Amino acid sequence: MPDLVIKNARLLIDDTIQPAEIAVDDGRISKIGKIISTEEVNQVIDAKGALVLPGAIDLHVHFRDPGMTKKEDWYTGSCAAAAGGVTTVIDHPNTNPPTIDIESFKKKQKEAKKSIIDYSINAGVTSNLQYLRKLWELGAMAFGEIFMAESTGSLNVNDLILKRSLEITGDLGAVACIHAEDEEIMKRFVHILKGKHEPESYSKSRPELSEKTAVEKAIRFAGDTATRLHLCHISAHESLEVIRRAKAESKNITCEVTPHHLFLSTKDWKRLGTLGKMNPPLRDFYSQQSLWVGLTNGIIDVVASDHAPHLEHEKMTDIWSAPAGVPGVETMLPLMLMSVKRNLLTLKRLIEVTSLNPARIFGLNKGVLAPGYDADMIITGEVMEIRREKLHSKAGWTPYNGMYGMFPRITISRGDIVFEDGDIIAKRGRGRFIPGQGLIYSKQ
Ligand SMILES: NC(=O)N[C@@H](CC(=O)O)C(=O)O
Ligand SMILES: [Zn+2]
Ligand SMILES: [Zn+2]
Repeated sequence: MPDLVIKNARLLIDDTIQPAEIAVDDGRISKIGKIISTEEVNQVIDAKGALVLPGAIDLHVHFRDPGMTKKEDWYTGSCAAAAGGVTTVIDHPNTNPPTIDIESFKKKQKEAKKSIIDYSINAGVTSNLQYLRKLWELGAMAFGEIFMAESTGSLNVNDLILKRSLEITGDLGAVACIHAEDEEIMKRFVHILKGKHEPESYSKSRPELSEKTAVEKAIRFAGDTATRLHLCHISAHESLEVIRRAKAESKNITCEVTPHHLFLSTKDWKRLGTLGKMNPPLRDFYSQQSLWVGLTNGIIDVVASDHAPHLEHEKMTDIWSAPAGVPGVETMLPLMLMSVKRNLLTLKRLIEVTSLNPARIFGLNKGVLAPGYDADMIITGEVMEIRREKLHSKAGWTPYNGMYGMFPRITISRGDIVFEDGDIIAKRGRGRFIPGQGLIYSKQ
C-alpha cells in the first residue's frame, strides 16, 4: 500500500489536462492513474480538482548563507521556496566565504542542513583552478555563476581564467553557468554616466551590447571544449539572437531568463527607484517582449529566479552604491502560473521551463510526475495579491508588491507536505543535499 495518495487531482498528461490520482511510496511516485482503494494508505490528500504540477526546480538562487545571514539563510530561503512551489534549489557561490575551495564548500554544506527542501550547491571560479576537480568530486552541482563582470561578491574573472576554467569544466563533463556581461564595455559606460544619479541611468550603464558581447565571448571560448554552457539571466534581445544561432549550430548551450526581466522593465524604475537595481539591469519593452518570444519558441530553456535578497534599507541609497539584486524565489512560479492563466504561455511550456528542463540539464531524478521520480509537487491554490508582508524571505520586500500570482495551496517534497494553506509545516533540516555527477562517479 502506498504511503500517500493524492486524489481528485488534475494533471497534464499527453498534452491534455486529465483527472488522475497519484500514489507515493517511500518519497517517490509509484503510480499515476486511477488508484485502487485508499483504505490502508497512511495519508490521503484531496486535491479538490486542482491542478497538480511538479515542484519547480530553481537553478539560480543566492541564499546568502554562510556570511550574509542578515539578508537570508538556508532556513528562511528554503521556506520562501516551499511557499512559492519551489521544491529544489541550486545555490550560487558568491557567499562569504565564497564557495571556491574544499573548506568553503564543506562549510556551505553544513549551513545548508537547515533547508526544508532539497538543494544543490554550485562551486565558484576565481583563480582557484587547482580546486575545481576536487569541488566536482565533493558533489558540486555545476560551476558558477562564473562572473565575467563585477556583481555581488566581486568574483569576476579575467579572460584567461574564464577560458581555462571552461576547458576544465569541459574535461569534467560539468555545466559552466555564466554571468555574461562585458566588464570593459560596462566600465566605459559607467565612467560616462557616473555623474547622473537618477536610478534609470543604471540600465544605460550596463547596456544590451555588454551582455551580447559577453555571450559571444563565452560561446567562442567554450569553442571546441566539451563544456556545457549555461547562460544565466539573459535579458537582451541581441543576446537571444546570438544564442539562437549557436543553438542552430548544435552548440551545447542552454540559457535562462528571470521573472524580473519577464515581468518588469525600464518603465518600473519610477515605481521601484533603487530597489529596481539588479545585474543585468532592467531592460526596455522591446527586450522584455523578445524574452517572452524566446521563452515560447524554445530559445530560452529555463526560468530561474536569481533570488538575490538584500535588505530594503541597504538598497535605499545612491543608485551606484546600492547592492544589485532582487528577491524572487517565492513569487516565480505564482507569477508564471498567472501568465498561463493569461494565455502568455502554455501549461506544457511552463512545466518544461520550471521543472523538466532544469532537471534534464543537471540530471536530477525530479521535475516529472511519473513513476520512479521524486514525489516533489504542488497542488495549486487561489490567485492572490502578492503582498510583501506575507512572503518568507528575510529581504522583507518584493518588486512585485500588488501584482497577482497563483500560489500553491500545498507543496510536497519527497512525499512530505512542507507547506499547506499558508503555513510552513516542514521540519527544519529535512531537505537533502543533491550532489552533482562528480560525486556519483568518483564513488564508483
Ligand atoms: N543579480 C544580481 O544583481 N545580484 C546577484 C548576483 C548575480 O546574479 O549577478 C546577487 O547575488 O546579489
Ligand atoms: Zn549574475
Ligand atoms: Zn545570480
